[in-house]
Formats: sequence, C-alpha cells, structure tokens
Amino acid sequence: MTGTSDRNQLTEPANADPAERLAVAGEKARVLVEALPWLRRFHGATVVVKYGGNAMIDENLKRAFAEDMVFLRLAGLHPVVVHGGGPQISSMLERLDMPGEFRGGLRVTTPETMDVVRMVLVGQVGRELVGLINQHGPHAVGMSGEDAHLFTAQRRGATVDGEAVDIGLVGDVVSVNPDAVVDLIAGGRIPVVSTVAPDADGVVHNVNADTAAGALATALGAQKLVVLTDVEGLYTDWPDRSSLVSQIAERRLAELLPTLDSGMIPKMESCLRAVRGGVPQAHVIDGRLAHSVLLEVFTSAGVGTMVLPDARTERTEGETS
Ligand SMILES: Nc1ncnc2c1ncn2[C@@H]1O[C@H](COP(=O)(O)OP(=O)(O)O)[C@@H](O)[C@H]1O
Ligand SMILES: CC(=O)N[C@@H](CCC(=O)OP(=O)(O)O)C(=O)O
Repeated sequence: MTGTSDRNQLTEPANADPAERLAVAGEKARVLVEALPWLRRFHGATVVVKYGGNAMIDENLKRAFAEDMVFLRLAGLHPVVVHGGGPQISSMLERLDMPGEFRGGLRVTTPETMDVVRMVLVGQVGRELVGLINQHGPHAVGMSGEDAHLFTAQRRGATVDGEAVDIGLVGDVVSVNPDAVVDLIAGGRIPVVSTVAPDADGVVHNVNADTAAGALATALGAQKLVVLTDVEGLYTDWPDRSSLVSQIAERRLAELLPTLDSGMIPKMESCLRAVRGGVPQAHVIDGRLAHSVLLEVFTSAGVGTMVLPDARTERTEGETS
C-alpha cells in the first residue's frame, strides 16, 4: 500500500535488529489486545457510518474506508454506510455549466439540479463505494432512500439571516422504513445508502446525508453513529484549536448548536437526533486520518468527539469507544 495508509501503519524496517523487531511485534500485539473489550462489546451491533464530503475525495482514504467497513463486518459488527457526495455533485454541476448555490448550508435544488444530484449520488458515488468494498468479497449492496420506502422526505426551506427562504426540492426525512436494510444486515451484507428520497407524492428530494444518517441510525436502533468529516471533531469555539472536545453531553450540545457554523450544523444535529432517539453514542471523527473508523471503534482512547445522552456522561469517565 502507498500514501496515507502507510503513514498510519506500524512498519517494521527490513534490517531491524532482533530487539527492535520484538518491540514492534509487542506493540502490534498490544494494539490487537486493546481491541478485545470493544470486540466483545460491539459484537453483533449495528453501526451507522456517514461517509462524505471532503473526507471522500482521496483515493487512499476511500480504499482505507472500504477496508474498515469489511473489517467491522468480519469482526462481527454490522456496518451500514450512508454516503454524501457534495463535492462530487458540485463538480458535476460545474462540468455541466449549471449553477450550484448553497443557502443556509443546503444546496438550492431545482428539478434539473435534482436529476444531477440523483445521478451523481446513486449512479456514481454509491456505485464506487460499493465497488471498493466488494473488492474484498460480496459484501456491499447499494440502495437509495427510494428503495422499499426506506426514506420519506418532506420539503423544507432554509433560514438565511433569520429569513425563511425557498431552496427547491430539498427534504427532511420524516419517516424511515428500515426493513430492507434490516434484511440486508440479516443476510450478512453491508448496505450502502444514497440519500435521495421521495416525498409522500413520490417527488424525489435532495436530503442532506448527515441528516439521513441520524434518522437511519435511530430507526435501526444502532449502537453507534459515526460521522466522518474533515476536521478533528467538534470545536466549542471554532476556529480556536484549543477548544476541541472529546466528549459532550446531549444538553450541552443542544445549547451549542445555534453558535455552530453551517458545515457542522447538520452533523451535530444528526448526532443529537440519534442520541435523543436512543442511539447510545454518536461520534464526529476526522475522515482525513486513514482507518479513523477502526481507531474510533476498537481503541480505548477513541478519536474525535463523542456525543452521549446526559444520563451517561458521568458514568463514562475514562471510557471512549
Ligand atoms: N464548531 C466547529 N467545529 C468543527 N468544525 C466546524 C465548526 N464550525 C464550523 N466548522 C466547519 O465545518 C466543516 C465540516 O463541515 P463540512 O465542510 O460540511 O464537512 P464534510 O465536507 O466533511 O461533510 C469543517 O471543515 C469546519 O470548517
Ligand atoms: C440538501 C443538500 O445540501 N444535500 C447534499 C447531499 C449530499 C451531501 O450531503 O453530501 P456531503 O455529506 O458530502 O456534504 C448536496 O446536495 O450536496
């Protein structure tokens, strides 16, 4: 392997002396043993992973992400991938010489834009992820919010400077029928979900992928929601780098939400929705770090920011994964 994944591996120089080789082997064993309690705890658990945006444009990171999903599956967990693709949609719109405006963090979606969103998310980004995962075996099956009533959307607007504005065919998820995802999980597959969704009249809407991931995690009764992004986690006083938090209670996050900038809003709303909906823990982690999902699930220190229900924050001192 090359590039980013290499830098994150424990490498052993070919000419290392025996003492050095023993030290490296000991470190590898320590890392494996550290995973033991987390393997036990999350065996059989459903973990919804939102993969998207800027963490999704590097080829090595994409391959590492696919490896992580297969690793989780083979370790006895049930990963469910919900993917975004904002940058990919924007670059396709640019190639087609079509406007690509965002308002209040959401894409203004005309019927013509919606055709491109659907084509890129379902036909391109979803297919590519499925292909990368399936290089390791017949694991991944792609689907969209349109399949088997998975998501029903309701048109929503955006708020800009306190004013409600119309942004076209953009929806919120108002109901989830997770049966098809549950069937795939029961069959040992890894569902890979693209977030376009029909409204009650069958008109397809563009749904923010963070929002959809939180709704799906709740409907599945997932044990974890993991949202990848392009920063280390949540900063309580962005962009002050000393304000990164490793753990935050639901109530404190709700207070903080109105102060967040647009990119972080749907992610933290999604984590809050999941935790309030019964998901025991939700995480925002750095997708620029190869294998960040494995580090989050299987190491005691974890990575990124963990959102917990208020009742659990005091009990989890020293416990992160
Ligand atoms: N409080 C905050 N903590 C962390 N990041 C923040 C915060 N407020 C705004 N951001 C911005 O949100 C961005 C992540 O959102 P976004 O660009 O939509 O992510 P992605 O492309 O990974 O979906 C970060 O790169 C950062 O610039
Ligand atoms: C309504 C809305 O804004 N939808 C998003 C859907 C994709 C997405 O959410 O992608 P990321 O997770 O990569 O940002 C969009 O059109 O860009």
